[in-house]
Amino acid sequence: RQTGTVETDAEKHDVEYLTPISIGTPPQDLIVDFDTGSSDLWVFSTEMAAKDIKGQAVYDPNNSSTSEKLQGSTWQITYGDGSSSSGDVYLDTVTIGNLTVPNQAVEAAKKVSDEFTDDPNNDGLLGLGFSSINTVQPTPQNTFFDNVKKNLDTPLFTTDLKHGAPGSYNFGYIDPAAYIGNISWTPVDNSQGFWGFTSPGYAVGTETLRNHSISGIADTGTTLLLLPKSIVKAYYSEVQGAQYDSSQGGYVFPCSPTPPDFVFGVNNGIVTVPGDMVLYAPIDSANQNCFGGIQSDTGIGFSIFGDVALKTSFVVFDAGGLQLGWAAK
Ligand SMILES: O[C@H]1CN[C@@H](c2nc(-c3ccc(C(F)(F)F)cc3)no2)C1
Repeated sequence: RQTGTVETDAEKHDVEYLTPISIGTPPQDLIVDFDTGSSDLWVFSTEMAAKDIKGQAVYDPNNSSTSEKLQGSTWQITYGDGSSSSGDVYLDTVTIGNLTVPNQAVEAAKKVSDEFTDDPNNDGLLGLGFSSINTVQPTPQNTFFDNVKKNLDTPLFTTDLKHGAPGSYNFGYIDPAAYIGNISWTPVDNSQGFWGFTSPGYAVGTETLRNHSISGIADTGTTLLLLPKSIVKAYYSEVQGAQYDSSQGGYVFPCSPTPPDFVFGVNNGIVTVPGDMVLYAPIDSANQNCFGGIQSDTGIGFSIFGDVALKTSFVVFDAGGLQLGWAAK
């Protein structure tokens, strides 16, 4: 039985967290976006048109003695922001930290949308969602976590994302030094392939928790905290000068004073998103106005507890108990 840990580094404004992996023999090193909201491991590859590669590292299956083409298999994925990619599939050895999966489905991109081409530091995505939503056809493939979990001391992984600093993904163990206080556990609904859960309520600033069921997913691949419109309006009604700016596509407000904290419930515990985390990023060079880290989930069908929520906590993604654990740190 094994455990593993790998460091993940925040991009500018914590827009995404990039983590090193190795593929093939000899190992080819790429840096990818670990995404608990999807379940495909896909990478930039030598099968892409050169014009679509701008600085990314690519996987070359022909340069790996352990690669084996999964004949007839293809994949195509579209993300929440409308970005997309597609290609074909190889089985090859994938290593994350000290954990190795010998026959991992590695989805080689043939096409990627401009958003990926224009993101030079991101060589692909590694899905940590449930394998039921893997897009490979005709036979969906397992995620790295699903393949490695039988070798782990316990079938779970944890996230410790940080604000503007390296964080970590751990596999197979809960590091007691990584959090403070108790872990609040809540059951996971994986019926849509996500790490879904329902928060019992929320509070703005120091007020008491309001009962309001919020069903959403824990999604490391989404930058912000996307909540029901009514809650977002209630929050920004307590932020001086806040307004919905359609040109920015969300709520903006003066970068000072620091806005109130946002608190959401997890079972009988709470998670506090500090006001300075809601100050997501300045929208002007004078840093006068800021784009909010809390925005509306309208149109998605559920809320998304993205990095703005996750980086406040140490979070346990427990596939054994089918539960999420949230702790302060
Ligand atoms: O689909 C949901 C699953 N989790 C969310 C997610 N979104 C991305 C993403 C990463 C990078 C890019 C790009 F580089 F800018 F293209 C775009 C989207 N990764 O996870 C949304």
